[in-house]
Amino acid sequence: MKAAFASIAEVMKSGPVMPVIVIDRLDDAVPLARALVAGGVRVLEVTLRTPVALDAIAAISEAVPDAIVGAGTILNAHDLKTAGEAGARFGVSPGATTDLLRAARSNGWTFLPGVMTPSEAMKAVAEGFAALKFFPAVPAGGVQMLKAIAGPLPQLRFCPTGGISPATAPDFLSLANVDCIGGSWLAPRQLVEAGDWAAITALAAQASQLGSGV
Ligand SMILES: O=C[C@H](O)COP(=O)(O)O
Ligand SMILES: CC(=O)C(=O)O
Repeated sequence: MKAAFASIAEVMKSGPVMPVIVIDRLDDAVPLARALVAGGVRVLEVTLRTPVALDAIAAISEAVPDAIVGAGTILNAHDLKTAGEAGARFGVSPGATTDLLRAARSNGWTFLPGVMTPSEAMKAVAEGFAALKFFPAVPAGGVQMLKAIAGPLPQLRFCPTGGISPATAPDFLSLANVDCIGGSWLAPRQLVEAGDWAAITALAAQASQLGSGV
């Protein structure tokens, strides 16, 4: 197992957009990762939603040393274990159970748990997690919800994900409690299927400039 990435704060500050990646064909994993890294996006969330996801994480870890590859769609302690064995350096979940939070903590994971409500956020804080994914961000209230949460819970840091586009990304990135956002638009299935790595590099390059005022 590779060492976990230093901290979730460091993962979240590595770039404005964390791509949420679904890999259907193992052969796409390495060229896709290289295309994203070439565009300046180093932190990659490979979701455990397809049969090849773990092998994809292993292949990227091995062949693309500049990528910081993590596993998304972690649902339980078993997912954490297999993702770690594949080489994932951090984990992301769409929601959180107490068992999952405790497993992540007791195994020293660099982990970004998903929450959608203040109560879920308070439970995550009680288990030692103050950096959280806000998922699904737009259906759950988007920018207005994040602003409202900042009142009573100003210590929380968020990576909103779900329903964000390049057009709405700056609104999220300008919030004081947001360190990065997540999105699948950097690795659209259609471009991956077509092997259009240049187009993916261009999307990554645009995304890596978001929030910089360029
Ligand atoms: O499952 C969805 C991912 O979290 C990303 O959402 P998105 O496709 O709206 O960017
Ligand atoms: C929602 C998300 O990013 C995940 O599946 O972990």
